[in-house]
Amino acid sequence: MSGERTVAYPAGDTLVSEGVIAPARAGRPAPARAGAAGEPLVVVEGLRVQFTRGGRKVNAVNGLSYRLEPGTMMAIIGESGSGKSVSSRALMGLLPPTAKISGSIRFDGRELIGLPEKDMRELRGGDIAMVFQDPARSLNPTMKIGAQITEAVRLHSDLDKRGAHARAVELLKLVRLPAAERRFHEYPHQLSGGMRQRVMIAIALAGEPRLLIADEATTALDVTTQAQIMELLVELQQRLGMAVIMISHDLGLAASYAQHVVVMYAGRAVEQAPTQTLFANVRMPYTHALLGAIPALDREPHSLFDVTPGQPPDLSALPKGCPFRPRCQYATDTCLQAPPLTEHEPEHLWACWHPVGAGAGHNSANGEQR
Ligand SMILES: Nc1ncnc2c1ncn2[C@@H]1O[C@H](COP(=O)(O)OP(=O)(O)OP(=O)(O)O)[C@@H](O)[C@H]1O
Repeated sequence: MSGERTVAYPAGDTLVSEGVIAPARAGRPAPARAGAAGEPLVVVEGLRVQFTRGGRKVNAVNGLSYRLEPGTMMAIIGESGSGKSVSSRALMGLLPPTAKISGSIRFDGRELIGLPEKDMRELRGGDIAMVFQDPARSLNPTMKIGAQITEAVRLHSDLDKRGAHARAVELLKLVRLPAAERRFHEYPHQLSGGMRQRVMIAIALAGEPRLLIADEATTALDVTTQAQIMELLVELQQRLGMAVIMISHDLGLAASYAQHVVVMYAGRAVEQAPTQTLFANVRMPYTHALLGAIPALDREPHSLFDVTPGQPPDLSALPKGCPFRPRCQYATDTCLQAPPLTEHEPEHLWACWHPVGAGAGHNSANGEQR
């Protein structure tokens, strides 16, 4: 990874108690660790990823574009198979060599598509880190967790064994692992799912990333632990000035924690906006359907299919025009042309010819204002 390290990461609670840094909840976030002058930290433009499966081309990502400002949390939301993970793996350079990638992914002004694997490896786990859904599978079951974190620290720093050990304990405190010193000497199976996810986050922080991608990082956890891990991510984002991409199928989770939301459908961004703007003025019928699928407390969770019949399109035979057209109750012939993702209102982009409630001139298929 690059030798430039502008931010010394705070050590767990020590620096907080010494008053060197403020705890996140005190509302004094660390300054965002800025990207290249004049550009967001991440700029994805027209990203396409195609796989070949059983002789058929699978268009997993179809012209995805978004921007991520430094130090902010963005949620990428969508149903299973909408291309959330594949697009993020493209950012990490983690796609199999058989994947065909085109478009552009700039990180801190640097183009990542086509970057030699050696440079990508330096970025991965360093400036860009990722936490996955299943920490049990990501951790080495035969190695104590302390040794695993120490190894990650040594990989990304010049610290000697003792220094790396001390840093690893600090990281465990930073992610608020209870009894960090004792847990240091335990194996993954001795920890709960939430604790294991904290360990994975500590490992991800070892390289002092400017971007952390959390891919369904809380999906396997119970609701209480899920909230605790999300709060930890927000706290770390604020304390460390780190940007976070949170990948989830859960729009409610995005609404609670992210500052910005990108809604994906069939490999494209179909709506994106700051969270409050999006939830106050949902425009894309698909996002509306997703909102309807958020489980209410007083009833059983139900799926998107309860509110929007049909299935997501076959990625090897995408429908003509808008990919949501076959499931959209407002579709007209106009939708046979793919609507471009456009900034129709300040910071609010959507890709739809018939947006919900967007005022005069934006009427539904049957002519009624929605
Ligand atoms: N290595 C691969 N080879 C072929 N197809 C793949 C490969 N990886 C992913 N895909 C396909 O790409 C599409 C998008 O997958 P992706 O994992 O990005 O979806 P997702 O939105 O993250 O869904 P989920 O929440 O289920 O992970 C899926 O149809 C998937 O089967």
